[in-house]
Amino acid sequence: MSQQQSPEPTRLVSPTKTTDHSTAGEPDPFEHLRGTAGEEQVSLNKAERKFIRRRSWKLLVRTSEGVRLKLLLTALAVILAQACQAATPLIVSLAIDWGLPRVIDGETQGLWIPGGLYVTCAVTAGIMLFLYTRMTAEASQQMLFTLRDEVFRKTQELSLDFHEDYTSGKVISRQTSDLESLRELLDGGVNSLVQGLMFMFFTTVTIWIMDWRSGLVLLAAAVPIAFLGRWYQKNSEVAYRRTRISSARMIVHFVESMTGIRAVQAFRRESARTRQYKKLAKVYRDDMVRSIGLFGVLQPGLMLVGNLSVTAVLLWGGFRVLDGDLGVGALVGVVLATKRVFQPLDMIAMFYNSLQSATAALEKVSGLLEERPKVREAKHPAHLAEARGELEFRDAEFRYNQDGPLVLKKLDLHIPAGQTVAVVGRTGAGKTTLAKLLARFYDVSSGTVTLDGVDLRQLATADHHRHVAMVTQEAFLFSGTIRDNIALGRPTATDEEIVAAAKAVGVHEFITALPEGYDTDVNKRGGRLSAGQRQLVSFARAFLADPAVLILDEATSSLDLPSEALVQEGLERLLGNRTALIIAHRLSTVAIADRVLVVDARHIVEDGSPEELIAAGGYFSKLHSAWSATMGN
Ligand SMILES: Nc1ncnc2c1ncn2[C@@H]1O[C@H](COP(=O)(O)OP(=O)(O)OP(=O)(O)O)[C@@H](O)[C@H]1O
Repeated sequence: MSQQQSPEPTRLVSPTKTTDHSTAGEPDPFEHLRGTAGEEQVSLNKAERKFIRRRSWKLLVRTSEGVRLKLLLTALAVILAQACQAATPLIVSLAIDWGLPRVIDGETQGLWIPGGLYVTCAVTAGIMLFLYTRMTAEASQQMLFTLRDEVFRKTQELSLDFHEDYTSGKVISRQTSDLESLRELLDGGVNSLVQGLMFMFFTTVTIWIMDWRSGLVLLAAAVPIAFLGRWYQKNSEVAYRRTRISSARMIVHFVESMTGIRAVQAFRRESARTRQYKKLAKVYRDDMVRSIGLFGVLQPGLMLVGNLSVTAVLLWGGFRVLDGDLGVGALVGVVLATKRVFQPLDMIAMFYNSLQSATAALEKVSGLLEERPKVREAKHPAHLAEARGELEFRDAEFRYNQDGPLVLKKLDLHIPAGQTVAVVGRTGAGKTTLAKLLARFYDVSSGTVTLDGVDLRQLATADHHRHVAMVTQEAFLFSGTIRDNIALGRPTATDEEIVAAAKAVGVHEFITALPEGYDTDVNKRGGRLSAGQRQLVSFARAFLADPAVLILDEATSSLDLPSEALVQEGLERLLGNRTALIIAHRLSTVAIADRVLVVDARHIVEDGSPEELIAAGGYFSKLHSAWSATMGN
């Protein structure tokens, strides 16, 4: 058994810090709500609510950065439009009281001045309406664009551990239904609020001018309205938070059923999945009905207060008319105005409704955006222009979760540049974990992993990506042509280089036999290609990327036996002089390796050339015999 000695790494660094929210040893009281952690928590205490609210509003304020002037102009346009509209009755009264007598006396200005004012107001209101409709749409769409972009960027940046936990369904729900709630608020809600408030303000002023006692009735009506508003706010906040959670669960189930449609159909799970979906959709429906039901109490409640206020103004005013304290005209005026003053409450309640829904959505989106990738580039990264491909694990330990079990324990492993290493072992032994650490999908929990003596945590991300490539069993192909998919390995590659890469791994003949050759569209998830063909295309992609270190994670598992000889040749050419770590499930793949590692129970239990290990009579020797038997050797 040969265990190679390694040179000293150039620099050892402490593990990347993953949480940044506690200050100098003080525990973070909101740790459980940071990022997406408290996403499923429905009821929050006062401090928690404040924390979440602040995070949401901070995001909204940050998102509005480029459009604040536009939002201000929009508000001004709304005020101007409302003022113009409110002024029209005044102009009519001016026309009657001031203009009409002058017209009768033959003075034309009596007609032109109020007429001109009226037209000016009407035109201004129209222009303002046009401007604010347009500006609101521009501002809200710009804010949504920023949020969409941020959500997408964030999900691309977050490390694999996040995605393994969070699932794509939840990300989709944040990106679609949550942002849709925000759109509803930004598009229509703010306008209705400003319009409604302005209208109420102007009308209240007129009531106070006409009869201050009726103004007192309005003041009294504000008390039940405030209580009703507070009741609605408290209940709807919880109700809408619940709808966001149930909506996300429903979308997660939908996305999983669609992306796993092959497994669903293969195991005849269609009706079971449908039943589960129905259950989740019912929960969402009920949550929505509950939150809309709350609005159903708020709206008539406000109407009731409005009507009672009109009755109070009418009764009190009526008695005062009888006593001779109030003129009939003034009574008619205040009654009409009181009736009108409550009209926008409907609109404001709607705004409040969409505000609550959008706030719940914003809570979730801001949580997602608060997440920080655990695997990050160092502040002052080390650069490695050229790499030889020497790898080393030193005292490396790894666990997926902070309090989870150790998956790799005290691992010391040196792989010299250019060596082809096959990794074998039982299912769940930790082979893929080894590969993921080299590809830096995760960082080691303790110890180091180095490339050419540079700690991977210190290595510039771009250099790491250039020097280390991983081909997985999945061999994912993006929508587009085969050419585009191979070019992903090196986007600047010429057509000749792409063809050369395909020839090198032995996939050129197959591609040219396709109807449109390299321009054939692979469709979603490479629908037109078999799993083996997809793997060959991903080999070509890796060949083009020309990394110093190549990791193949069961990447040959879908290749059929008859074509194995061909593939073997392609594989050997792909490996070339690179350092390669191959997680192998095939004898033929292991045969081309210089060295075999057997991983078991968190350790490397066998390490040597294939011949050495066969002779040693351990796990690999037994595996080899079993493989040979199945191949008829
Ligand atoms: N994302 C994860 N979170 C928590 N534990 C994980 C995660 N991925 C793998 N594990 C655990 O780590 C251990 C090693 O898994 P790994 O995928 O490295 O095994 P493997 O040897 O590649 O297995 P296989 O041959 O089946 O692919 C297993 O016990 C597995 O349950």
